[in-house]
Amino acid sequence: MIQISNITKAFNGKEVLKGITAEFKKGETNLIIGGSGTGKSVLLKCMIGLVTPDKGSVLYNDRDFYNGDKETQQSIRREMGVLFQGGALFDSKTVEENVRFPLDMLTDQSMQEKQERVNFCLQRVGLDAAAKRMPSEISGGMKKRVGIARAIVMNPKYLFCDEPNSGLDPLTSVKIDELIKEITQEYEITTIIITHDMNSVMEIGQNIMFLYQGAKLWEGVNSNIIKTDVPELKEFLFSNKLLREMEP
Ligand SMILES: Nc1ncnc2c1ncn2[C@@H]1O[C@H](COP(=O)(O)OP(=O)(O)OP(=O)(O)O)[C@@H](O)[C@H]1O
Repeated sequence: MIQISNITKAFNGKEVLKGITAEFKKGETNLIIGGSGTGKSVLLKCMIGLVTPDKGSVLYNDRDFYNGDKETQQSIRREMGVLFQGGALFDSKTVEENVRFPLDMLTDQSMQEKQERVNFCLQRVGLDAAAKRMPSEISGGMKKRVGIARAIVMNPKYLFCDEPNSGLDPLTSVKIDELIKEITQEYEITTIIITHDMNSVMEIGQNIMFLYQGAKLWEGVNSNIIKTDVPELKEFLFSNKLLREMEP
């Protein structure tokens, strides 16, 4: 479980996160949703240590990420997997070399151990046949799968996904969502997903946080979201035509 408390961040005197408190549960797909520029990415960066919050705390299974010792922070970092927007693959490396990269950088495993783990992860995302291909030779959906395989190769306890569906067609998006949800449940990972995608909200929104201008205005499960009374959330949801037709 990850608990964040009173996370506050300003850039050049402008507050972009206004004291966010929330809990993200183990084995669940936790979604952060909201319009453009509402602070979703900054919040995610505060959680993984790419941006330091001005105030507040981030606890990983009760271990304080910012106010603990260096070793604690280091070991929490090793338990994180990150799926970056667009996959962020190395173009000059094959699919399997991309997936092996964290093992090469962060472990002293033998080549055989690394290869076994890479094969397992590629198989898990349905890409074992593409191991020797270059990123330029595979589709956008396959690149996301490679990104997922790389994000789980170190067996993470915490998985962060920044817009995993961006640039994908609706059918491929659903498959990627399902894969992330399956992996989350199978390996009991605490997964945080930033998304704009209303399909994802309805399909895999087990615990959803809605951000608006740097503040948390709503949280709950997908089955309750369309019953919301929060005007800003209603506006966000029902700008989607399909959901507008479902509006109670
Ligand atoms: N390094 C930075 N320096 C200054 N301002 C920043 C920085 N990073 C983000 N911001 C500002 O913080 C606000 C929130 O940005 P953020 O990227 O978190 O939005 P978002 O909700 O993820 O939007 P989108 O959905 O468009 O990616 C924006 O006004 C943005 O310009």
